Amino acid sequence: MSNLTTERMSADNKVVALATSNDSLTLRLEHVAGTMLRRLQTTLEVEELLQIFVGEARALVAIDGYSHVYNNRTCGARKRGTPHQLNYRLTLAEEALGEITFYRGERFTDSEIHVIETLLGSLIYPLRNGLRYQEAMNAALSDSLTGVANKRAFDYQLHREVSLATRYKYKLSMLFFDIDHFKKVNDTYGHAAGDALLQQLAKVVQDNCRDSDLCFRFGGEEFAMLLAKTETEGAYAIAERLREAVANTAFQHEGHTISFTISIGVATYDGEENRSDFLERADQALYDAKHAGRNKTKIAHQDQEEALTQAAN
Ligand SMILES: Nc1nc2c(ncn2[C@@H]2O[C@H](COP(=O)(O)OP(=O)(O)OP(=O)(O)O)[C@@H](O)[C@H]2O)c(=O)[nH]1
Repeated sequence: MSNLTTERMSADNKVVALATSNDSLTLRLEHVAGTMLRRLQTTLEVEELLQIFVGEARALVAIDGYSHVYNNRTCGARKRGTPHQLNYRLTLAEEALGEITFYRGERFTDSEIHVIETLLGSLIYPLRNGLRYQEAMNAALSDSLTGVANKRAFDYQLHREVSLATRYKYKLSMLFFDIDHFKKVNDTYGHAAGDALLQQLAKVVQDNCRDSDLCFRFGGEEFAMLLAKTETEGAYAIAERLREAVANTAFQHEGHTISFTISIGVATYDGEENRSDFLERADQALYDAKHAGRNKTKIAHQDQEEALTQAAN
């Protein structure tokens, strides 16, 4: 193991001294670095990697808190009463790996700084792999035009949210919505204007929702939102707020002011139905909203058969 650590780390200048020195701190450091490296190789999740790093490093250095910021995404948090910090901008062969900061109530000593810098040598490659994995997952699960999550992410999240709502017996609601007469926008102002309008809609949705409300572009001009722990009444209120916000948005594109509206279907999971029935009820409610004249919100029938019978009439 010490060979692996020495070999692995000798690529990093700071660690060469560690391998040649043999005082007791160095031996403990070598041991911790080895254990840490083994554990860091067990996951690609960035948050987990950082927790492993800090957890193992605490065997040698008291660390009260940490944060890692990469592409505006933050893991960890500063704790109250921790005025001292050690901050590193991490790079590997010119690849930026974010900024990591360690917080503490007391100042870090030189030997503690040496320990942390040495251990960072073990973190750097697993962190790079984790960040690449995270980027790949984000790309696979987000819609490239609007930046919101895509249909694949929706399928995954619906599965997860339905399981959680069933297990913890809380309400789960869904909004299913699309732009009214969107074809006319494309036909009148061109496809680029249509694309920009979709981006604008995604922005309005995000500006009008909580972070915990999950928004997805389902495909074309159809979007969905999953609202955990939200009853029908609450979901309806959110839908109405969103519908009004869109209707009040004057969208500018190449000298044109384009107003647009959306129609929304609301459904609340009944606790038993399968996912496709839940989705179909939200879709049916959207259809009802279109049928009622557009720029409307409609609530799905609780009973699937009743909804289908009414649709057939
Ligand atoms: N610009 C652009 N247009 C898209 C995209 N995806 C789908 N569309 C267009 O969206 C339009 C959808 O038209 P329809 O299904 O008739 O719906 P609509 O005109 O909104 O009518 P209603 O939904 O009934 O109000 C079509 O013209 C598609 O070409 C996209 O990514 N960008």
